Amino acid sequence: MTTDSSHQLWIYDTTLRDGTQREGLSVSIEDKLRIARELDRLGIPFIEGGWPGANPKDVQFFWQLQEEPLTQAEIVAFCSTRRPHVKASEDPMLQAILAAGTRWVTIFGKSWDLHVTEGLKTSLEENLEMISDTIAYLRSSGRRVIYDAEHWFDGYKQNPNYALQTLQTATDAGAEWLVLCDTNGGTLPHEISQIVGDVLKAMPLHTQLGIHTHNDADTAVANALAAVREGASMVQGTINGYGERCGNANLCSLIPNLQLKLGYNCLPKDRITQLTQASRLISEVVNLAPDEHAAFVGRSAFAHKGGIHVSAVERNPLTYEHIQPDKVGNSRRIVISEQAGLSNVIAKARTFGIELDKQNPAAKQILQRLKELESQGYQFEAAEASFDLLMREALGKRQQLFTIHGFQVHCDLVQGRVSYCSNAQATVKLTVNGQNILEAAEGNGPVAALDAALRKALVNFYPQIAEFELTDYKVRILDEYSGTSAKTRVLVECRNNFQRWTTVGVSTNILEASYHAVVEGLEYGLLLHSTPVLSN
Ligand SMILES: CC(=O)SCCNC(=O)CCNC(=O)[C@H](O)C(C)(C)COP(=O)(O)OP(=O)(O)OC[C@H]1O[C@@H](n2cnc3c(N)ncnc32)[C@H](O)[C@@H]1OP(=O)(O)O
Ligand SMILES: CC(=O)C(=O)O
Repeated sequence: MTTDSSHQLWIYDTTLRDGTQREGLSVSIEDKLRIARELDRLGIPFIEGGWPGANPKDVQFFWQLQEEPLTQAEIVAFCSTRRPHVKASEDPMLQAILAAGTRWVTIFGKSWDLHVTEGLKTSLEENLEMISDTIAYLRSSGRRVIYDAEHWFDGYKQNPNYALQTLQTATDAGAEWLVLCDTNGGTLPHEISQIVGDVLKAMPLHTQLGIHTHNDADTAVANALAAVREGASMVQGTINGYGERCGNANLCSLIPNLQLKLGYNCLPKDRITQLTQASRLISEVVNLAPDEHAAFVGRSAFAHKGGIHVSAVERNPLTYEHIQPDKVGNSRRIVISEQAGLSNVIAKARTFGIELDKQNPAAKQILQRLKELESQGYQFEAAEASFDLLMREALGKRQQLFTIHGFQVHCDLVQGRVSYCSNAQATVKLTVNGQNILEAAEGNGPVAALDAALRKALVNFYPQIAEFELTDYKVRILDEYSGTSAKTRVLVECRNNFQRWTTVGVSTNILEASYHAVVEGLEYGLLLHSTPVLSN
């Protein structure tokens, strides 16, 4: 691995170590391996895999990677310096890090005198010995060492001479990178710039600095950028900014800022376009909902809602987009809502395969209907299938697949041994292909019973309905001060083997709102079968 190009930056991912220190995030060995392989595929050069010796999972993770190594990334094992007054060769943690079998190791040590005397309860001299012995021992065992200077910025502010001594000690012992950590995450960008500049002046020429920032002041990305601008050449962070407390610097923001805006080489050119996919896959693996509004990779990062914005973006995307979304593998979306203008309607219609222009009276009619319904409580931005049906209706293209004449729902609350359990029956009356049908079904609640009765009535005519599944049901009270007569909005998400779609219903009667959303959900699924259309 060469490190001589002036525009080369080394991205160091710590999702599998610092990322897993986030409250609520827990991963299995299989999850860790999957994430490591995804980061490797993305072209990340250094992947910190964990702290072998701290827990059996991390020990096993490194063993498994020895069996099936990554393709291009260096997998790095992490550990602290030796404990005070113990020989490095006799510290079990250092034995564990050697057993991990990686070429590179990262050792964190104390830079802040307060941490030495209060945290480690040892002397400033012994801390220097701990740093020196640990790194020298690992070097003599054939490892290349990255030194993470924990609490660097706070330490430097309190006692710059001692903090610099710790760095010099690490360099003298053989560390190849000195990573300045803003462990408490409270430093601001101008302080980072100044202190990184000071360090570069104080340390020998060719010292390689890295930066590791936390987001407690919401400046982790800005801080890392400031350090790079001063001369740091390694950037540590995590995918989606996962990490202890408020998180670490988010690599999904840092990488595009560094590569697309500042011109550094971080990832191979063809890989940065896979950033959005990597972000979403990793959020799926760690079982945390993706942040839809995340910069660069969020679903809304290039979503345009205001009519003025959409009108301009349609003419030239530069008007409201800071980069082209496909550069990071994301895509532009047009959102439909009461804030829309004709441009939103026309752009959205195009995604459904419908060509309209501003002169078409149907476009104006659709916009007017949209605004009317939104003022009654409908919300189409999350229910694009209902909006597609609304457009088809206005254009006289909504096929009448069935006609519902009415429905009845009956609920029983049966007292069991410890609690009540509910059982519901629904009856529906409808006409399909000229035939009148009366059908009934049961469910564990009124909406499930209604959905079952409708499917039972329709399945002989439309067998594909058996593949549809109701996957989500969301209820929102719109005017909570009206108590039990409040208006309710129901969103229903359905899916088949290929697609998901969402529909909406609004009423003061929750059953009626659910009925409208469920019926449109079934209708839209049938339309998807007959016409290939796009939906949310
Ligand atoms: C800034 C960072 O994010 S650093 C990484 C933090 N990550 C973690 O802590 C997750 C993994 N940690 C663990 O599994 C455990 O804390 C272990 C296995 C490391 C240690 O567990 P224990 O031996 O039970 O110690 P405990 O967690 O209570 O305390 C930490 C010990 O490490 C010592 N320590 C802290 N930093 C260092 C350091 N840089 N070098 C050497 N020792 C250190 C503390 O002084 C304390 O020592 P003590 O046991 O003599 O009081
Ligand atoms: C090493 C590390 O994770 C920190 O100082 O924040």
